[in-house]
Amino acid sequence: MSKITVLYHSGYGHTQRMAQSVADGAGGNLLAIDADGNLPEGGWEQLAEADTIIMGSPTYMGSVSWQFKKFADASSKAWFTLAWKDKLFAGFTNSASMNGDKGSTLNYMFTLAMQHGGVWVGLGMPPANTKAADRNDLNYLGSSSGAIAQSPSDVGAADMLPGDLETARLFGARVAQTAARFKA
Ligand SMILES: Cc1cc2nc3c(=O)[nH]c(=O)nc-3n(C[C@H](O)[C@H](O)[C@H](O)COP(=O)(O)O)c2cc1C
Repeated sequence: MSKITVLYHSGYGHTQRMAQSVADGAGGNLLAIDADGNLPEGGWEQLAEADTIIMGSPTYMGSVSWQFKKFADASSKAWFTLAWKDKLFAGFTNSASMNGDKGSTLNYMFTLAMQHGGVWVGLGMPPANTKAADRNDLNYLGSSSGAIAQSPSDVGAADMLPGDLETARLFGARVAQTAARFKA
């Protein structure tokens, strides 16, 4: 079985809830970047042992949070020796606006994964974009490069939309299925 780590930062709990859904679908372990942008004890070792790293961050000012970026810069230590080469990577984000520039956040995560010599797994799910589509349909937000969720700015993590969370769960499952095939 592949070792999957869901690495994420969350300022106010929304991305954490999304990370839990991704981990549920993937059968992976959560690894949180803290409010100071640091990993807990053993975090770097967990990443070194993982063969799949799914990255999550809220979208803040059109990109990853500074805490996530601090992690990314610190990962240059692994980059120097291409220690994460050929791991699978995937990404997810959450923000307040329907668009909110979430694509920029996923693009940044993709670039980070490519710098590490990784292999990227996208969402692999059609968008729900017909007139009859419902906000809680799978992939209503119409992403392709990763999972995205939208949480209105006055809504707490407990009230995140079930369709976005189910999309995140199925995204986790897809990454796990891809990891199993990649390993075979
Ligand atoms: C500093 C800051 C910047 C933000 N920038 C954006 C943004 O660019 N686009 C957007 O749609 N929402 C933006 N938001 C809203 C957050 O993405 C949203 O509240 C999200 O649910 C927070 O996730 P979290 O609870 O995991 O921190 C911003 C929030 C903060 C605090």
